[in-house]
Amino acid sequence: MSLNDVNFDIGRQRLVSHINIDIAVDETVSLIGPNGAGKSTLVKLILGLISPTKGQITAHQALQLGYVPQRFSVPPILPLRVQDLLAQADKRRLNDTQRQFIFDNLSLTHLLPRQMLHLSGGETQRVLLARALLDKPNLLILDEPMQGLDPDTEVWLYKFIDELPDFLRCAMLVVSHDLHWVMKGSRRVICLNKHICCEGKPSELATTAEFQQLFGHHYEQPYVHQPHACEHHAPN
Ligand SMILES: Nc1ncnc2c1ncn2[C@@H]1O[C@H](COP(=O)(O)OP(=O)(O)OP(=O)(O)O)[C@@H](O)[C@H]1O
Repeated sequence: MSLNDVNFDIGRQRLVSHINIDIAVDETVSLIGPNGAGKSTLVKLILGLISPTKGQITAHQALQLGYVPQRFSVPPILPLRVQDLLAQADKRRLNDTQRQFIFDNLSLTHLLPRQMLHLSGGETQRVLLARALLDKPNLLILDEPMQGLDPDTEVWLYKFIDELPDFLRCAMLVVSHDLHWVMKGSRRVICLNKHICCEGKPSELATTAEFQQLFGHHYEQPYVHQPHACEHHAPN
């Protein structure tokens, strides 16, 4: 999946500008940025829900996207059981043993007859993750996967994602406000503030002026100033 000099405008407002991203097979990339930085806009562009105003997004022909959204709301008048949602996955992509692995590891069996509307936040996250994995994606997009989870469930989910078995291994784009995990648990971080203001390995990123300016007061690292060749594009 490659984004090549992508802009997205609504009217005269530029939501994201000059975005260049390549995500390699098997690579996990974290996307961070302040509120309103354009993270969800970027996810919508990658999912093909909106089209770039300028630039190109190219994907491998066999790209299968999986998406775990930040929010999932079911209208109270629409009955939707967990098993109904999971039945929408393409059954041909995994065999029975592989599907069972997902059901067992995400503790889903007892949830199958339950209404989505009645699930807790943690249960909903597990079901949505299962829904995405059952399609055996080769790019999995997780939008704030830890939102609303208690610390134990968070640790468990990070571990599960980190240790996916070979048959589920895929590239991942993780949108997160959890700086602690991003800087500890990911190998490549992209920092978005309408444009990509810095990116790289966490250890490199933490010393850039842009990262310090946006997140320095939340993330304690010895500060070493490094001039950064980042061109700030004013939205126009
Ligand atoms: N359909 C729209 N029309 C007008 N403005 C929009 C639209 N969608 C998003 N925006 C604006 O674009 C900016 C980027 O929004 P986006 O949701 O992509 O940010 P974000 O980084 O995901 O934010 P957050 O961390 O708060 O979820 C925001 O200022 C938002 O108000």
